[in-house]
Amino acid sequence: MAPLAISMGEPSGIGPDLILKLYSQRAELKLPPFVVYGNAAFLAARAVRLGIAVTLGGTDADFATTLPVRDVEGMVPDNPGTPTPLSGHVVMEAISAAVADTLRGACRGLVTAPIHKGVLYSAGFKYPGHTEYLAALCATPGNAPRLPVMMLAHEELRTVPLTIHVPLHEVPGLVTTDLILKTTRIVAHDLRARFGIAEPRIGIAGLNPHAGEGGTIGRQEVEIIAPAVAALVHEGIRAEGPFPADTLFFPAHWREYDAVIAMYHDQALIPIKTVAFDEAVNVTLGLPIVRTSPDHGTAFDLAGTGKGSQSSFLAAIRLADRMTSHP
Ligand SMILES: NC(=O)C1=CN([C@@H]2O[C@H](COP(=O)(O)OP(=O)(O)OC[C@H]3O[C@@H](n4cnc5c(N)ncnc54)[C@H](O)[C@@H]3O)[C@@H](O)[C@H]2O)C=CC1
Ligand SMILES: NCC(=O)COP(=O)(O)O
Repeated sequence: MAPLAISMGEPSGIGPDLILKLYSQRAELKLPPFVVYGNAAFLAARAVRLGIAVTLGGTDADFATTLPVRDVEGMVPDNPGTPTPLSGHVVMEAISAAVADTLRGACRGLVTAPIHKGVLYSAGFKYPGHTEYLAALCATPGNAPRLPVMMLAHEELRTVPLTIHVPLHEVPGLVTTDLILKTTRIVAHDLRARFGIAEPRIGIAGLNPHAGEGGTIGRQEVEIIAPAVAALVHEGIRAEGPFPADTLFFPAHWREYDAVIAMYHDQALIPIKTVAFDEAVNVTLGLPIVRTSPDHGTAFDLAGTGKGSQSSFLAAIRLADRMTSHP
């Protein structure tokens, strides 16, 4: 079986530390083979800083003894907690090369280490985050990218933000019946195809307090979300809602669903991080490749110290492994 690809992420962040730490425990954790896409000289320097003895560079078949690295050339200083846009080119190229190799089957799925969006924007990154960048990289020539869907997944709860990295004041204008239909179809399809859930149930949150209180505290529920839910049900998708987000996000209610669609980023991510910050995984649905990522960011305060928790990164590797082991 092909290895997993892991992109290095922001070099001044915690991602490289966790990759190296996890590799050093590959035998006891029974990790599937992976290849790191990033700058080899930088990874060697970070390993020395962390006191991790690792030989870099072998082929995929050498995973038991050496950490395979697809080297992306460029200047990448080992400065934990102090990012520079100068590394941006390597960060973006690492993701791009990993996607290309996954699309052509040389790797079977992609796990991304966290990027720092602000730093990458100053380096010329044109996308809100990985999610949209991956969709663009996966697009076939001459065609628009497919709609990528972000899911935060844990065995207790799966949440999907309908809108992702946009200013809050833009959210109401982006919540459309069409976007809810497209997003929910992708969620239902991928829950079946990638998570093996035969008849997924999907709960949909409202946008306004109390889901608009019958149209008196906002009209989106009546005019946009409820018609979308009715159309989804008509198509045979087991969608329900819109529900007030505050009452959808308590365990007895969310456990009725295999995934919950929220209207905006924090509505989806606050509950999942409250319940499972250490173990939740960010999964991109709707792409021709499997992509997972830890739910946390670059954690500059912990980078280079070896103190960060590896749990979410490990969960991301395990989920990518499971999702790509399906027949
Ligand atoms: N998949 C990705 O590429 C993601 C990237 N980010 C980016 O990360 C950057 C920093 O974001 P923040 O909001 O500061 O979130 P953060 O997750 O980097 O840090 C928030 C808090 O959680 C702690 N933390 C994070 N990871 C941890 C770990 N593995 N073990 C122990 N503690 C941990 C940090 O020390 C900090 O106190 C931003 O640019 C954001 O866009 C955020 C989430 C995901
Ligand atoms: N808050 C989630 C996050 O920032 C991850 O975004 P992406 O880089 O996976 O698109």
